[in-house]
This record gives sequence, C-alpha cells and structure tokens, in this order.
Amino acid sequence: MKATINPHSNNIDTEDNKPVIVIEHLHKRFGYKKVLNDFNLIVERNKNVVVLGKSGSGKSVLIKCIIGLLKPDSGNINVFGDNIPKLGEDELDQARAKIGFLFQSNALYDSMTIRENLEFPLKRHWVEIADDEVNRLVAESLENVGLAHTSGLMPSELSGGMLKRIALARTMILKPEVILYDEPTTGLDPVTSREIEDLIIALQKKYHTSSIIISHDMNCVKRTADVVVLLLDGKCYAQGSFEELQLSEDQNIKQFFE
Ligand SMILES: Nc1ncnc2c1ncn2[C@@H]1O[C@H](COP(=O)(O)OP(=O)(O)OP(=O)(O)O)[C@@H](O)[C@H]1O
Repeated sequence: MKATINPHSNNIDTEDNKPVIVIEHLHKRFGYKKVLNDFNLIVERNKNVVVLGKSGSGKSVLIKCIIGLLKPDSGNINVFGDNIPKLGEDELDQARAKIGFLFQSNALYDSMTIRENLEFPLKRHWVEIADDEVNRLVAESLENVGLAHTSGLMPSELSGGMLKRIALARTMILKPEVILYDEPTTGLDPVTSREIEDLIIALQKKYHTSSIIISHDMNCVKRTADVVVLLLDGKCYAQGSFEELQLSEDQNIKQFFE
C-alpha cells in the first residue's frame, strides 16, 4: 500500500519542491540478511521526512549510508547532486559539511567545554576561519538553542535535554542544508522532548533545511513530519502525511498508530 502525498496540503512554493536527497534502488545486506532491499526515497527542500520502522528494520543503516559511514551494495544516494556512495574520502568529507548528523548519543567530547565542542567542526571543516567569525558562529548557535550561558561549562554539568540542544547547536553550526536525526527525543521526558521538537521545527524554518528524522516517538513524528515513510522489508512500504498514514486500514501501518 502506498499512501499518496497531497501536493496541495502545504503552503509550498516551487523552491520547496526541489529534491535535495534522491535515493534510488538502495540495497544493503549483512551476510544473508537483506536490510535495505530496493529502497527509494525523495526528500524535498525544506521538508522533514520521518522514517518509521520496527527495531532492526534498517533505519540507522539507511542514515549511515546517506552520510557515507556505510557503503551500500548498490544503488544511488544523490545529495545536492553528489552520489554519496561513489565519493572518495576527500569529497565525502566536503559533502559531510552540507549534511548534519545528530547522533542519538549526542557524541559530544566530555573533556572539552561546550564552546570547544562547538568550535571543533568549524576548525575542522573551515581551517582558515578567523577567530571573530568563530566567536560569532558559536554565540549564534548557542543563542539558537537558548543556551548562551553554557559556553564555559563541561558536558557533565548539563542535563540530558541541554546536551541534546548543544548537540543540535553543534550540528547546525556549519549551516548544513540537510540534517539527519537519529531518534532525537529518545530518553528524554515528554516536556524536554517537546522542547527539542520545537527546536527542530524552529531551526528548519530559520535555515530552510531538509531533514530525515528517525523516531519511535509518535508525538515527535506527528509534530515534526511533513512526510512519514514506513520502512518495511527493506523497502519504502508507505509514504504520506501523518494523518494519511494514521487513517490507513493496512495492518502493517496501523500497528504504529495504535
Ligand atoms: N555493521 C553491521 N554489521 C552487521 N549487521 C549490522 C550492522 N549494522 C546493522 N546491522 C544489522 O542490520 C539490521 C538493521 O539495523 P539498524 O540498526 O539499521 O536497525 P534500526 O531500524 O535502526 O533499529 P532500532 O530502531 O532498534 O535502532 C539489524 O539486523 C542489525 O543487526
């Protein structure tokens, strides 16, 4: 079953229809296990696509293939015209500056201050960047997540929700055009989850980013998704708005909404 997306359901201009990620015939197996089996997906500019799927269905494998951490067996992953699986290490490094990745674990460096954590991607990707510009971008990204006062603190001094915000600030500091979120609200209480969802939506509006979000949290899916995709048996089994999928009579889809 494939739900269709109503092209008139959102206030979109033509720029927003522009595909930024085009995944075609993606295959990835580990031994005998076919994890992705002819997976196809288009993500348009300024859209949040949430990927739903059971545990072990291949959501993380998909995201790792998009960012080039895993190589698919076959298929194309075009991000702004770069076919990720075909890129060499240097080109991949450049492409990754345009693709932000929010790790489920946050992946902050415990031995660095918040400021140093934020400076790290800037100095790695933009070697020639001036100190003034570093200061400006660090301040802007901390303000974006409402944590300007934490600059000199260590990660161990922050709560789980604050760490997630800092991880988001660090992901955003390079102004990526695409952001991949791996379960952004897992392990957070409902109030903090809601704050993170609000931030995801606010930053998308501010910077016109496109996102793929993996989530089990149906509140997060409902609030953040422009498009919901169900990954089943390695394929894009269904695709549509949250409401369209919620109304589906297909048992494979229904079970996620019960
Ligand atoms: N590097 C690897 N080597 C072997 N098998 C792997 C590897 N990475 C993932 N897998 C297998 O691929 C399948 C999909 O894993 P993946 O982590 O993508 O699932 P998921 O949908 O993200 O699950 P969850 O929701 O529990 O995080 C699993 O069976 C997993 O064991």
